[in-house]
Formats: sequence, C-alpha cells, structure tokens
Amino acid sequence: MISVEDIDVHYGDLQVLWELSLEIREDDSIVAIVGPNGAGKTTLLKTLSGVLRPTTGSIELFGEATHDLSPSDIVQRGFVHVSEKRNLFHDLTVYENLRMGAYTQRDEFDETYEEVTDMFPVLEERRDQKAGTLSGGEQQMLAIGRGLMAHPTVLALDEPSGALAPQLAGRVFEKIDEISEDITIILIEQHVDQALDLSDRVYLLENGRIATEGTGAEMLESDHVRETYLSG
Ligand SMILES: Nc1ncnc2c1ncn2[C@@H]1O[C@H](COP(=O)(O)OP(=O)(O)OP(=O)(O)O)[C@@H](O)[C@H]1O
Repeated sequence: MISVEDIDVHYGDLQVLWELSLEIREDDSIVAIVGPNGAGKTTLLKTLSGVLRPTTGSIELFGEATHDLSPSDIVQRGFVHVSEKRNLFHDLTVYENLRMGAYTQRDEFDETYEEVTDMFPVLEERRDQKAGTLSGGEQQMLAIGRGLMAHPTVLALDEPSGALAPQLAGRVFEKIDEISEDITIILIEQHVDQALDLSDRVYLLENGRIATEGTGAEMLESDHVRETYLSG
C-alpha cells in the first residue's frame, strides 16, 4: 500500500532522513516506527503526508507516486496523519472538530459520525464542549476520532500515548487495537516495549536511518534492541 524507496529529507541544509526505505502492506494491521528523540520519526510521517518533500528517492501510495500530490490529495487517497500536537481547533466544539475531519467525505458524515462516536462515546457526551477544554486523554480521543472521520485506509498516529497517564495511555492503545481490525495503523512510539506488544512489524529508526526491522519476536532477538530500548 505504501512503498518508500531510498528517500533523503532535509530541513534547509540539515539532512534528517538518509536513504530510508520501508513498506506498508495491505495485510499489516499495525506497523510501528520506534526510535529515540530526534531520530526523524515525525519527519517521516510529515513526508508521507506530503507536508515535506524528499530531495531524492520516491514514495508510492496505493500504487501512485506522491511527488505531485498535495497534502489534501493524500488525505483524499486514504492516508491520514494524526499529529503529535493533535492540531485540534481549540475554540470549536467536539462536533465541529469532527465535522472538519470529514471535509473530504461530507456525504457520509452522519454515518461516519455514528461509527466514530460508537467507538469513542465520550465524544458524543462532550459534543458541544470546546475542544480546548477537554482533558488530555479526551483530546487524544478527539484527534484520533477526527482522523477517522476522513475514512482512512491508513491512519498514522504520532505518539498517541504521549503525555498521558499510564492508565489513559492503556485505554488509547486498546482503541488503537480495535481500530486496526479495519484500518492499517502506522504507530510512532518512543516506548519500544509497547510497540513490540501491539505491532505486526516494527522499524527502528536511529539518526534518520532504519537500523533494524522485523516482527516483534525478531526485534526481541536483537541484542541492540534489548540492550538499548528494553529494560529487564
Ligand atoms: N522544522 C524543522 N526545522 C529544522 N529542523 C527540524 C525541524 N523539525 C525537526 N527538525 C530536526 O529534525 C530532527 C528529527 O526530528 P523529528 O521531530 O522528526 O524526530 P522524532 O524522531 O519525531 O523525535 P521525537 O521523538 O522527539 O518527537 C531533529 O534533529 C529535529 O531537531
């Protein structure tokens, strides 16, 4: 579904991704991209979303090269990125935020709204509350819910458990697992142990390069992964 081949990505003169290749397949439920702070995980997602352009290499999304596609074309093709900063409209209500998420799919709004609020009942309970006044966990649910309103085939989630208390983070992971029954998830995670538990496949990104990739079990066999990222 997504094929990234040998991409380099820069911010001005600063090169952040180096000859990076990866593959997301139709039968993947959750693919995790893990790695330390500053490794380039968010940069990779921004590049897949069309916000940044690779200086070399190519990206194919559902069989189509993305170099001429705008970020909104890419959403329309079915790739939706929920950013780490959540990017909610804080002065708009929960309902209005969900409406904004459906901008590519207006005809099916009512049906999708029902599906999303079935999955996240708190969003219906808080329907008329301003997004900026929701708790951190509720804002994360809204950000994911808004992403789902665009009917993605692939949903990329950047640190969905970031800044949440462990219990809430656990609830977000449960929802992600549920969503992955129908939609392929790309999960950016700093917590390598969580990612190994949840994912079919994991890419470890270090200094802008893929250091290791494999199934959770394969990653556990790597001395480097165990010694650097897993305690105990
Ligand atoms: N807009 C920008 N301009 C210049 N440099 C940037 C910009 N955004 C990110 N960088 C740099 O690119 C590198 C990779 O950043 P990125 O946010 O992709 O890493 P990350 O793996 O997502 O890190 P984290 O886990 O801390 O979010 C970092 O060195 C960062 O300082």
